[in-house]
Amino acid sequence: MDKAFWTERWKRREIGFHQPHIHEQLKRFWPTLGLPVASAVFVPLSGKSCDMIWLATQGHRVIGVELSEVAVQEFFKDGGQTPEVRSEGPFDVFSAGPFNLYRGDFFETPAEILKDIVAVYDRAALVALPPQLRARYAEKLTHIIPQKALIFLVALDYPENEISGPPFSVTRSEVERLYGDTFDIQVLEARDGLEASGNLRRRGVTRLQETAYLLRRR
Ligand SMILES: C[S@@+](CC[C@H](N)C(=O)[O-])C[C@H]1O[C@@H](n2cnc3c(N)ncnc32)[C@H](O)[C@@H]1O
Repeated sequence: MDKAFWTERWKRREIGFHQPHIHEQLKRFWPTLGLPVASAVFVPLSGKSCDMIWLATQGHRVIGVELSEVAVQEFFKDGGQTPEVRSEGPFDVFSAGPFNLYRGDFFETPAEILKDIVAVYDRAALVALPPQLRARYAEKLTHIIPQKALIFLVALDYPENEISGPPFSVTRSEVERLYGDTFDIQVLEARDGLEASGNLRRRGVTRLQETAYLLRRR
């Protein structure tokens, strides 16, 4: 699964992962985290997620990293904003209001741009990556975020043989393997996600668990 896979999907509008509404577990659990108002949040593999808008309405500055320029352009267009664009290392940075979206490869993200973040919001980022990249992703994320930053992770778990990802099935034991050495892992909620996911149901998935995790560095 290379970069062209994703840029082509955006060009062909094969973006079944994009949700037009705010993720329900985000809305319910985020306010319980007690994060400072006006703090910054990191959204890796952000797509054009509406959840970034919700995070901004909670008072956060939002830093996203996304490979596809189509996704980044559409995020601002959909929100009626015209971003300023500048070049920063390997990234083009699109900025407007509370949003700074870095168009480029997550694996090149410098820790410097994340030094003020208090939390990471990962929905459909870890699960978008195949197994060998997931390990690289978790290692990179662990290294570039500040010590104090929490990770709010939403992962999907389904019978692996039913479809080939993305999204990939990521079990609780994998989350523990990837992050357990560094973070305390709390399951906020594990719920049946099949009803809400018409896309995966149509693709043949018969059981789907959607789990919201909170990771705090020890
Ligand atoms: C499944 S989508 C999820 C998008 C978003 N988190 C959401 O909830 O709608 C995964 C996104 O990751 C982006 N992506 C994949 N590999 C990437 C990489 N190495 N660096 C930055 N973005 C990447 C894709 O272009 C795609 O928009």
